Amino acid sequence: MADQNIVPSDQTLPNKIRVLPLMGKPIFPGIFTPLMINSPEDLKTVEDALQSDNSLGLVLVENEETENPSSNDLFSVGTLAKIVKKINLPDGGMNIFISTIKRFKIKKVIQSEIPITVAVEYPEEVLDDTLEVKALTRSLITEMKAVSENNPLFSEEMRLNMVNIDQPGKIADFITSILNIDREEQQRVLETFGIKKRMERVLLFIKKEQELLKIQKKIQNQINDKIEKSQRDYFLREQLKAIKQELGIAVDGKTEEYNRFKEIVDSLEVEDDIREQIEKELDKFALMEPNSSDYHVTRNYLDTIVSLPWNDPPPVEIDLKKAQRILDADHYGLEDVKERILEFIAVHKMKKDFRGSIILLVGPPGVGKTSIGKSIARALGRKFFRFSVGGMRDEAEIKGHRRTYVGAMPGKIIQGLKIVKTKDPVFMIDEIDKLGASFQGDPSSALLEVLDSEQNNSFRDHYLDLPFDVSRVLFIATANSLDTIPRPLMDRMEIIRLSGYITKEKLSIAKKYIIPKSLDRNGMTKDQVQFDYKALTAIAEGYAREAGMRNFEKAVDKVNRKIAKKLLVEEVQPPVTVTREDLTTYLGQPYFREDDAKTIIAPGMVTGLAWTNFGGDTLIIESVAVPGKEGFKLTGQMGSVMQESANIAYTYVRYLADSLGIAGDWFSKHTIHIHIPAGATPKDGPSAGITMASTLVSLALGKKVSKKIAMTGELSLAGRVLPIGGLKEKTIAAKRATIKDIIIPKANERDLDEIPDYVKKGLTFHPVEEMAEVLRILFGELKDA
Ligand SMILES: Nc1ncnc2c1ncn2[C@@H]1O[C@H](COP(=O)(O)OP(=O)(O)OP(=O)(O)O)[C@@H](O)[C@H]1O
Repeated sequence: MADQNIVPSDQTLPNKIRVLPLMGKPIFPGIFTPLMINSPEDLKTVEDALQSDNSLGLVLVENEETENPSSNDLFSVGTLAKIVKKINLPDGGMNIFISTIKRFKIKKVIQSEIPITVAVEYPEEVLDDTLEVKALTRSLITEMKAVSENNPLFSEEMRLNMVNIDQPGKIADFITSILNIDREEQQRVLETFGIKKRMERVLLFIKKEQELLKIQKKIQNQINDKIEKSQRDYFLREQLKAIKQELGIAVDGKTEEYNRFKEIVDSLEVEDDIREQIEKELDKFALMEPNSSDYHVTRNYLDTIVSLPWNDPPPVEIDLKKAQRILDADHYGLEDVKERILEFIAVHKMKKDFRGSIILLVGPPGVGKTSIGKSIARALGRKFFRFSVGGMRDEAEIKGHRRTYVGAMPGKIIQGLKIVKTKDPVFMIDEIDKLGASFQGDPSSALLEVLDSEQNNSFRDHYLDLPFDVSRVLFIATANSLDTIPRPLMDRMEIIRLSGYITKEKLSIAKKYIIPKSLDRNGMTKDQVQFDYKALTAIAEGYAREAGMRNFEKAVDKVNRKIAKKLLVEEVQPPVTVTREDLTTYLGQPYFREDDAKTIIAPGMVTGLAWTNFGGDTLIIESVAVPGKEGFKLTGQMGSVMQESANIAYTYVRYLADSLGIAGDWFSKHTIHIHIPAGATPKDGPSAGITMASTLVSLALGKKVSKKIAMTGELSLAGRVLPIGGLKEKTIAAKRATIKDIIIPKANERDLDEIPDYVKKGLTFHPVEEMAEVLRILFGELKDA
């Protein structure tokens, strides 16, 4: 408590005082405050002061972090304080109450040891422009009031205090001491003896504080808004839930999902044990936590179950006439194929279902297998789904993964049914001849299970783990060749062959189907682009000389793309007519040239007919004799069967050399080299037998064989000509290569009936039983062959 006696008047201000260094912030004059004294140095200083006149000089240490500050570490202005009361604390420290009186300036350090003693002076505080100071006082008070009203940290007492202070300088000091300002800034205020200047400085601080408060308030409001909104949403959602519950409408996501599943499951026409299992899963789902990992597994499983077409579809009446119309409209030619398909449909219309029937379409790429499949679906009014099993090595791709696997999925069959959403779609299984097998199981046995009519009414996918009836699905498989299709699979299928097209057919298909489709794909019409007949022929012969339509289609697409650009960029006036001469500009140089490969230039060159996965083809077998040791070698990637036929041909010709008019020692003096061009493609089979024998005779006799003759037939050691396969494909290839005469085994004569007349037109077939007949056709009457 301030004792009137100890508060000295101005006259008694000491010139020499003990300094108590302050670490935190400066203490301004006119304040009554407690101070904790702990350090031994400060204790000594205070004790010393109490021994004399109770005065202390409170001076701020320049650097807050200084330990044991000395006289050099102090600011030069401090505050004179009188100790009013002292309380000793049990821990050895003390609490003193001080009353601060006036700011002083250090003149000189008298003693730098503890207690630090300095000589001081008390500069006059100049109160210059009284009117301005009055105005400043007023605005200080109003501004500060505004600040304090917005800041709960300023107590009522502080506010009262401020109003009660009468001296302007003191108001500034008081405000500085309560505002949240840096210690250096506060010290600057303490060091400002000019009152007006001090007030201006403080006014600036208040303004800053106001800014700070404004921002603080804004942030506060934003946070409040957010909290309010989320709280509001929460309450509304809870209310909505309650209202829905009250009205019996679905509640949360899970219940909603559960209800949906339940409703569909209830409507399924399934057997009791299947229903029981599905309901078990549903019950499990109902008890699950939406956050648990199992929740999604079960949810996806149930979703698959309810998306599957369990119920039997209504029977569809098959209209054969309509089916025929659709097949005819979608495809040019292929009469035999369409006929077979219509027969197939007719039989099943009689039987009233398609159980146990699988069609296998075999043929080279691009002959229309896929589009026939789509057309069948259209003709039967069924959905179409296609997947490829080419390169498939894992059984799970057909039968699914068990649900215990992470990311388990049903197999292709169930996936397909989920997509088409009907139990009786047409499923096309592409590339069945390229099925693989691996340690992950054999997909072909899984396929067998799907296709087997004895067991596919309860097909069990691993993922589904329930029997599902797939017997109403009409399966159509496609393959390029039959060789690699597993026998048990093939036995279950009805094989329909598509053999490839001759140029004339290609042109019709192009005009009627390929070009309109391509124009449509490229956003043009037939009024803008026209292909002339010669151009189409040139595409077929120079750029797309294969059995199917793939390359033809690509070539037409390429031309159309270029024309689209021409119409837009070069602003050419439509219609653009594509002529034969334009083709090199659009497509580059042709891949095939008339006469380049197919020309017979020397004896020893004979045209044979081959049949590969890519359809039929013509092959010129060449042979050359070099003087040297007796024997022969073979090149051109021949398989073992073909090598054997070369051996038979050699032995045959050698054995009969004499009777063929070949000089007796010709074979012993020559090494013969037989080559089949397109050396990169592996070839095999016995059907080149008669061609190889012919090439040897042509070589030995030095007689050329006409390039218009081609042949196919297996040769036996005794000179018999044995039947071969793929006559239709080979004939089509011969026709494409403008061959005129074809030598075929007599036993294949009946296959000619299968070949359409327009293909056979212009071709002469020479059915033969003996090699001697072949040689007679090629070289006329030889000695006595
Ligand atoms: N006879 C045809 N009539 C009409 N268009 C045909 C005919 N043959 C083939 N095409 C057309 O040729 C293109 C290639 O046919 P598609 O894709 O059906 O061949 P694919 O035999 O299935 O070949 P891949 O074995 O390579 O799948 C398609 O645009 C198809 O419409």
